[in-house]
Formats: sequence, C-alpha cells, structure tokens
Amino acid sequence: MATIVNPSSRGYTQKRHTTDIWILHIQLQQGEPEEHMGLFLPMLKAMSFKPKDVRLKQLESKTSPIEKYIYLSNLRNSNVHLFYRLVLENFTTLTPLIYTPVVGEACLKWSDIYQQPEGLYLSYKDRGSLRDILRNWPQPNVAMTVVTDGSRILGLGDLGVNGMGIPVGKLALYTGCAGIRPEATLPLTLDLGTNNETLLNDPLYMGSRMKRVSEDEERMFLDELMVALNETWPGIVVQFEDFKSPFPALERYQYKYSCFNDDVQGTGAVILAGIITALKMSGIPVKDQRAVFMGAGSAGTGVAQQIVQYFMKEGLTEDEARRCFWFVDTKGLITNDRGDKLAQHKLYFSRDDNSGQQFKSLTEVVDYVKPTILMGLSTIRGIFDEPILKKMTSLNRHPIIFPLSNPSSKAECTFEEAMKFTDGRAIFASGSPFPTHVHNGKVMYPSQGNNMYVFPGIGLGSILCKTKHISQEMIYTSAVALSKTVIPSEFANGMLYPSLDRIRPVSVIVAREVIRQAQREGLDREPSLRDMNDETLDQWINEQMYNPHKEGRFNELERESTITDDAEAPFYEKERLSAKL
Ligand SMILES: NC(=O)C1=CN([C@@H]2O[C@H](COP(=O)(O)OP(=O)(O)OC[C@H]3O[C@@H](n4cnc5c(N)ncnc54)[C@H](OP(=O)(O)O)[C@@H]3O)[C@@H](O)[C@H]2O)C=CC1
Ligand SMILES: CC(=O)C(=O)O
Ligand SMILES: [Mg+2]
Repeated sequence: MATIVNPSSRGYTQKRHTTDIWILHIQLQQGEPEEHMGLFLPMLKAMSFKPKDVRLKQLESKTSPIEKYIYLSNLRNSNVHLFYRLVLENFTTLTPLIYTPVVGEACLKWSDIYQQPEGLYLSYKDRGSLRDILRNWPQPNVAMTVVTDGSRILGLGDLGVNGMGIPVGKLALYTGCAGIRPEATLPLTLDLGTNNETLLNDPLYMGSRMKRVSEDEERMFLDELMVALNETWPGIVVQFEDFKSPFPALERYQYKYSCFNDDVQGTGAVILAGIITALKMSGIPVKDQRAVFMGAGSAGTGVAQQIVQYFMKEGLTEDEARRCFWFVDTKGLITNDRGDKLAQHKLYFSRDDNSGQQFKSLTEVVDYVKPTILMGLSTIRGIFDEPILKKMTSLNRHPIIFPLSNPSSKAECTFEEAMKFTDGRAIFASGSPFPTHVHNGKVMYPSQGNNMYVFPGIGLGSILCKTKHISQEMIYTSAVALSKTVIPSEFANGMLYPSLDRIRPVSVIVAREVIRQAQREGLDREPSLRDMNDETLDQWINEQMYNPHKEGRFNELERESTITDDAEAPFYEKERLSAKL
C-alpha cells in the first residue's frame, strides 16, 4: 500500500527537536550565561532579526531556484504558520518558487530532491480499500483536495507520482491566496503507473513500476475514489489537475459532486477574464475578433469554450461565436476534411469553411486567418517566433498575444520577445511569470494568465456555501468577477490581472460571486449567507480565512510557530509570553 503522509505541513501537531541557532538566541535573550553560547556568541549578539527576516535572508542565500524550493518545502513542513506568513507578505516573489515555474523543475527532479512525504499517494493496488486509507489521514476536517494522476504535468508530460509537486503547490496557493486552512487541504496523487520510460528505469522513482492502467480501469478507480472522498469528508471540493486529455471524468462527476477541472474550467475562467480586459484595451469589438489557438488540448478548448460563452452574452449567436476560433494541433489547422478522426473535444471548433485547403504550420494559419488574438497552449517553446509576432503586429495595432504554456521553458514566447517583435504593442499574458521589460525607455509590465487567480476563490466560495456541485455558470461568474478587480493604474500599465499582492481581497470577491451564483441556481446549502448584503458577506468570508499572523502555537516544542503570531513583539519576548499560557 503506497500510503504516505506527512501531517506536519498540514498543521498537525508533531514533536520536533529544535536545536537550531534560534534556541541559542532565545536563551541568550533570556539571560543564559554568555559562556554557554560558545563560538556563536558574536553572531547571536549581532542578530536583531525576527524569524521571518532570517528565513528570507536564508532563502536569498540559496543560489538556485530548486534549492529555494527545497528550503521553502522544509519550512512549510517544520513551521507551517511561519511559511504562510512569509508567503502572504511576499506573494509576488515567493509564488514562482512554490508554484510555476520552479514547481516544474521540482516535479522533474522529485525523486532526487525528495525530503519528506507531503500528501497522500494512492496506488492502483489500493483499489477496494480507498475509503479505509482515506480514513487514516490524520486530519478530520478536509475541505479541499487537488488530485492528479501525473499524466500531464504542466507542459512536461507524464511524470507519474513525481507530479505530487502540483497538488502540493496548488494547495499552498489555496491557503495563501484564499485562506483555506492548511490542515483542511489534501494533496492527492494517484499512482496508476506511468508511460515515461525514463522514470520506469530510474532506480529512485518512487511510483509503481508499471505502464499506465487503461482508461476504463482509471475510470473505475476514480469512481471508487469520488465515493470514498465524499463518504470520508462529505461535501469535499475536488479539483482535478493535470490529467492528460481527453478527461471524461468531468462530465461523469460534474453534477454529482462538488468538483471542477482546473485545466479546463479554471484556465478558461482566468483567460476569459484577461480577454475581457484585453478587448477593452484593444478597442476591437467582439464580432471582429479572430482567435488562433496553438494547441487544442484540454486547456485550449476549455479556454475557447469560456470565451464563446462571453461572445454570446455580448450578442453573437453560438455559431457566430464558435466561428471566431481556429485551432492548430500536431497535424495543422483542425478541419472537418483533414482526413483524420478528430478527438471528441476538438469537434466543436473544427472548421468546415476551408474550401478543401489544409494548413500545416502556424505561419500558414496566421497568414490565412489574419488573427487579432494568438493563444498558446501547446507546450512548444518559441513557436511564437519573430516572423509570427511581426506578422501579428502588421495586422493589428495591439495584437493580443497569450503564450500560456507552463513552465517558462515551454512558453510560446517570452515577454521580452513579445515586446521586441511587436514594438511594445502587444497586449500580453503568459502562464508563468516573466520580468518587466524596458522598451524605448518605458517599463512594460507582463500579465500572468494563470488559473491561480481563480481556483482559490472558486474553491473557497464552493466550500463556504456548501454547494451541491460547481456549475458552469459559477465558473463563468468567477471570470467576470476577476476581470472587475483590475484597478485603473494597473489597466493604464497594460496589466490584465490585478497585482498578486492583492490576491487575498481578489479571492474574496471571486468567492463572493461564486456563492451568489450558487444561490441564484439554488445549489447552496448554507442558507445563513443568503440574507447578507455583499459587504457583510465579504467581511464574513474574510473572517473565515486562515490568517497565519493570528495562529497560536502547536505545542511547546514548536517554538517558531509560537513566535510568529505577533508581528511586533521581539520573538524572544513572545516566546516568554507564550510559555506562560
Ligand atoms: N496558463 C495556465 O493557467 C495554464 C496553462 N496550461 C498549459 O497549457 C499547456 C497545454 O495543456 P493541455 O491543453 O492540458 O495539454 P494537452 O496535452 O491536452 O494539449 C496540448 C495540445 O498541444 C498540441 N501540441 C503539442 N505539441 C505540438 C506540436 N509539436 N505541434 C503542434 N501542436 C502540438 C497537442 O496536439 P495534439 O492534440 O495533436 O496532440 C494538443 O492539442 C501546458 O503547457 C500547460 O502547462 C494548462 C492549464 C492552465
Ligand atoms: C497552470 C496549470 O494548471 C498548468 O499549467 O497545468
Ligand atoms: Mg494544471
């Protein structure tokens, strides 16, 4: 049975020996004779930092992103409140280290950098006992799980159980961005085999050494899992993540359980929010939009479907809206007469107006369609090259360029490339973060079109209103809500999304609107929220959110947890105060 848990990072009380330098420092401050401090004395005397400052210094001293990732994982496991305090105070700098792009490198090296278990692994052999295994999880009140089978981790392919970095990273964002308590989150990885030969031959690989089970076998496993999860934690919100397409489980469970597919629906919502703002910037009406999508997988078609819904609300018929999209996959432009059997999820957008012509390359498609929007969800680094970006610039005053593939190593173009080859005119969003770029002496700001802007709010709203299921309208509403959170100064800087430093209030707004939509559809099971006005509801949502600054200690040995709960008191004083309680 491949069940491994590490409860400490989820807020579980765990004894731990604290022999680090902080204890010496505390002892010094508490009057311990100086001779006991030995060689550390000068260093200890010079220390006037609080633990969070020291942790940031230590983090800075790590020279590579992966070392920083490991450092932060260890901190999360040893002192969960201090970790989240750092995250909340440094969202913009720490998110790339705990999420994309560095989580991609962490997943690639998972077996090599493995320090401790951080979630629950369920293997195919466990089928028939899933409920019993879930009951062994030490936390009684799990509200949210992110589950992957590791079959399509970011744009990196089948990484088997090494995909665990994704549920861990996404749930860290649930806690950071939306205040879901750490102990209420369950990172879940299904070990259903892998078709990655490198992993199968890697002596350090920790998953089952077998090829992936069949689609039918996986479906039966998921059926058992969904029942087991809901019996163990009734109403638990399930986020499906990084399953290879096609992913039929969404249609199977969508109206039965509280669940959503983040790659299809979360990405769809966040990119729709970006497009709503981008269209305001470009000034081109909906009816004149022509969007070319490089990549027709779960994310690409999910995004286009959300935009179709928006175009229809803006007055187009469904057919008119659908015809604003052209998709390119490994075989070229997707058309009805291309000669291959199209997967189900591609049929809706397949073109029938190509007069028998077939277009193999993106360049040919761009020449043919003359798009206003170029979306990348293809995992092909650099496919939006100089000629294509220049072509888009010749066609549009403000071409909309969204290289959305993750991690950065898979991005269709970088921000710098987009600015350079469109003469600073592109309206830009990427899946992973890029630095600002100076173009003709002006600082240009990239936007990050990543589902992290919505999934925390969707999950939070769904949990709080105890929704029966998560409807398509709830997802759509999250997009519209997000688009309204961009403030004028951000818009003026070309930003399509709010600054990450405001992510908590943004998540409150997204959660509130998700709750309101559930109420309109009669899906909510928390009637007390129905009579609250928006202001009261926002305040109530805020009060429900985990705040690491207000957390008490875990136990006497969790010294650092104790000393993080007051921002102002010197930590050694706080330690003394807490010791009296
Ligand atoms: N920014 C964000 O928030 C998000 C970004 N993503 C990113 O989007 C990317 C795609 O994810 P997803 O849709 O789930 O993946 P899929 O595997 O479902 O789809 C990938 C698509 O890209 C096409 N493709 C791959 N390689 C080539 C190639 N060499 N030439 C032409 N087409 C190619 C595939 O074609 P074919 O169908 O013929 O195989 C397929 O249509 C990933 O990098 C992922 O990280 C995903 C979710 C959210
Ligand atoms: C962001 C995300 O969900 C992905 O790249 O798969
Ligand atoms: Mg994903």
